[in-house]
Amino acid sequence: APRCELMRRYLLALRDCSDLLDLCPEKVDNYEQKLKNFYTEHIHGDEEIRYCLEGSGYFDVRDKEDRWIRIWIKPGDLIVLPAGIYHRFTLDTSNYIKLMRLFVGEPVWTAFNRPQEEHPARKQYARSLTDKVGVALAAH
Ligand SMILES: CSCCC(=O)C(=O)O
Ligand SMILES: [Fe+2]
Ligand code: NI
Repeated sequence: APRCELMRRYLLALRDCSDLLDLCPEKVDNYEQKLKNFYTEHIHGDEEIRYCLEGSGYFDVRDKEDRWIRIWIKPGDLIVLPAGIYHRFTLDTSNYIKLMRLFVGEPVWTAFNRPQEEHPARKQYARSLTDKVGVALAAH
């Protein structure tokens, strides 16, 4: 379909600022440990952007009241996690996912496990949650 062709071309053009995670035991070193790390609540200093190519899985993100929101990711879904948002990832019963990671420049996505209230990205994100009215006004 034309939509798939367009996406295929976009992804090709993005290959210099992306990498692939084929999340299966045969292709990933320290598979079990990686899964544990993915499911440990953390933040990053930069946005985490993922595009699902195959399989499926869950991203959990915290809402304003610190409750989990579960997002089911399937092929064709793009997710953008803002810098400083607490999140985690787990596979679903399909037990497989292939994700493209998109970034600008060098991919340095160190995970900082919770609590991380003094991290600059966390402070800025927390501020963005309380400053929504100010942001909306500033945009006008
Ligand atoms: C396997 S999807 C990514 C999980 C995650 O939050 C991360 O790698 O930082
Ligand atoms: Fe992450
Ligand atoms: Ni198609």
